Amino acid sequence: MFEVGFLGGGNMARALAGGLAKKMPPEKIHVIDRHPEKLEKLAADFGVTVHEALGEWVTKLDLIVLAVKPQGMKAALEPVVSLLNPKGAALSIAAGIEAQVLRGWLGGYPVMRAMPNTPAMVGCGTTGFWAPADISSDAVAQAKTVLAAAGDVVEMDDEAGIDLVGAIPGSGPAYVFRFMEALERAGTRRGLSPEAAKALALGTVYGAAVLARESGEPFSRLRENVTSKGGTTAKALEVMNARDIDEMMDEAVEAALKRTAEMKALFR
Ligand SMILES: NC(=O)C1=CN([C@@H]2O[C@H](COP(=O)(O)OP(=O)(O)OC[C@H]3O[C@@H](n4cnc5c(N)ncnc54)[C@H](OP(=O)(O)O)[C@@H]3O)[C@@H](O)[C@H]2O)C=CC1
Ligand SMILES: O=C(O)[C@@H]1CCC=N1
Repeated sequence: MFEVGFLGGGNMARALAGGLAKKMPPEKIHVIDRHPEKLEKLAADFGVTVHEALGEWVTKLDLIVLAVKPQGMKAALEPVVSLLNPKGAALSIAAGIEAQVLRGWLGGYPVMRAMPNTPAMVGCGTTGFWAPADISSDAVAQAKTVLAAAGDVVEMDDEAGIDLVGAIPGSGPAYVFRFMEALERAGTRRGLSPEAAKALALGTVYGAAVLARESGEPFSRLRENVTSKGGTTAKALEVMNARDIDEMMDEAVEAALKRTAEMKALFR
């Protein structure tokens, strides 16, 4: 079994390490972070090995997962370079930093990229994964094991696919939560208690998602199943269509992609 280390022990590392700890011996999962309280919780919850400082343990890692925020990545990698296992590889989950740039910061070390999302925290992640052609098959298999422990993994043909995954399932949970907030507000405005409004909004999205997954039907068919001719749903959908919800989502995804391009240019 391989040894994997997470550089950064924040939200996403916690999600991935927590899922992985159910699939492999947790002591083979290492996490470093500068917040001892996060490390203590990771060790207590999952039994993973935690570190407050870099050291010889890094030299034994087969896979190092780069899980710090993009703006702190370069500084975080500098002290790591001299400790890297020459037989290993890196997997970056950072948005907006290209593999080639990371490879340069890591002194030529092989780098794969992935874009997970926060539902990974409950094992329901949707993650995009891409590996350059010169990565070993062992490294690819290890990276996929790490990612699959937190949900579905979709392999991308090229690195640009990772940007699209970032703008759809990566940021997407925030789009859905924003929709839920709006639905909740529509309830409280009409006199529902906050608890009832929250329960109704949550139940709507949860039930719709489970129905969509289990039925496998096209979303359009599922929408039609709800929409009785001359009924209430049709009137509500008229409002959403008049505001051009397709155009709104398209612009939202485009804005996320534009920001990704700006970030990439910043780090190049
Ligand atoms: N959140 C999301 O939905 C998604 C995030 N991502 C990507 O995942 C990465 C991590 O995101 P997330 O988990 O949300 O971030 P967090 O800020 O929650 O986690 C990063 C952790 O690493 C610590 N850290 C930073 N630099 C160092 C260092 N040099 N040594 C030790 N610890 C360090 C941070 O401390 P401090 O806070 O003090 O900096 C923090 O505790 C990002 O690159 C992001 O782009 C990808 C997909 C989805
Ligand atoms: O907002 C961000 O930049 C990160 C990447 C995808 C989700 N969160």
